[in-house]
Amino acid sequence: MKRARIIYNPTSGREAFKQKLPDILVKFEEAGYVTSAHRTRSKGDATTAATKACEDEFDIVVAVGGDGTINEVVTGISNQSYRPKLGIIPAGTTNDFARALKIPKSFEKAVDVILDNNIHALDVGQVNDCFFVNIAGGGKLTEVSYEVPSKLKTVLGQLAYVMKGVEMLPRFRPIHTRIEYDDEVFEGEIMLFLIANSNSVGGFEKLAQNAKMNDGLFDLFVLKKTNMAEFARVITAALRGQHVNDPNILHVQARDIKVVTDEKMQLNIDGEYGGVLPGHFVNLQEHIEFFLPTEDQQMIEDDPVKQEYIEKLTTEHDFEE
Ligand SMILES: Nc1ncnc2c1ncn2[C@@H]1O[C@H](COP(=O)(O)OP(=O)(O)OP(=O)(O)O)[C@@H](O)[C@H]1O
Repeated sequence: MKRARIIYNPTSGREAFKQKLPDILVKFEEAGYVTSAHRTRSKGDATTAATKACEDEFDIVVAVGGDGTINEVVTGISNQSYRPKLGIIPAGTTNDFARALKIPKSFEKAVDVILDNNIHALDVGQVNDCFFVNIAGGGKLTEVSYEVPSKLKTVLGQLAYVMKGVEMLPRFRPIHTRIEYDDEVFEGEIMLFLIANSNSVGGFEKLAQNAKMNDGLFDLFVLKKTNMAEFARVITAALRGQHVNDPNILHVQARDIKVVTDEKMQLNIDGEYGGVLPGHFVNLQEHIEFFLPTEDQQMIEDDPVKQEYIEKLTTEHDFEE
C-alpha cells in the first residue's frame, strides 16, 4: 500500500479546503493510498511537517494551499536525501506556481492529476539556506513601510503587483550591484533583479518565454538604472515579451548566480520576505518529482481580469513612448 501525507493550510485562500477534506481522503483511499492529513498551525509548520514526512518515508506528499504553503513544503523536502513525490492542490489566493504547472483549480480535478501518476522531476531554486519554486528577487525601496514583509509581497512577490504599483515606481532607488552569473559578471546600478525558476512570473508568461522547469537554468532579469518614464516603458515591454534587445534589461539564463549589493537590499522569495543580500542562487536541477496534469487535464488560463489589466496598462504607456 502506498502512503500519502496531506499537508494543508486551513487559512489559505477562501478557507474552503477543510470542508472538502473527508471527500478528498476517500478519493485517495479508493485509489489505494493509506492517507493521513496534517493541518498547519502557524507559519513554518508546513516545512516541519514535510521534513517529518520525508523521515517517515511517505510515498507522496500533497501540499494544499497557496504559494506560501507550497514554498514551505518544498523547503521541508529539499534538504532531505529521501524526497517523496509531491502533489499540489491549489487552495491559495494567487497560486502562481500551480498556475505555472497548469494544475486545475478544482480540488477534485487536482486530486485526479495526482492519481493519474504523470510524474516529472522539476528544478528547485536555492538561495543561501532558502528554497524557491517560482521566483526570487530584490530591489531597493525608499519607503520604510515596504520593509514590512507582507507589503514586500505586494511589491515584488507577484509581478502583477509590481505593475499595479506604477505609482510605487518612484520609490525604487538604484543600487550599485555586482552579479556573477555562471562565468560572467554584470556590475552597475540596478533598480531590481528577478530570478525566475518557472515561466509564469506572476502569471506573465511572456517574460520568460523559453524557461523550462527541468533544464537546471534560471532566467535572470536585471532592470538597470532608469528614470521614471523609462522604468514604466521597460517594464511594460518586458511583460509583453518585447524586452529582448532593450539596453535597460539584462536577461540571461544561468545555473549559478551571486548577487552582492553595496547597500542593504531585501530579498523576496516566492512572494515572502527572505532576508537580505548577498545571495548565492543555485539551481537544483530536477530536484523534486511532481505530479503534473496530462495535456487534456491542463488548466486553460482564463483570467479576463488580468488580461484586461495588462491591456489597460500597456495601452496607457503607449502614450508615453
Ligand atoms: N494555521 C495557520 N494560521 C495562520 N497562518 C498560517 C497557518 N498555517 C500556515 N500559515 C501561513 O499562511 C501563509 C499564507 O499561506 P498561503 O500562501 O498558502 O495562502 P495564500 O496567501 O492565500 O495564497 P497565495 O500565496 O497563493 O496568494 C503562509 O505563509 C503560511 O506560513
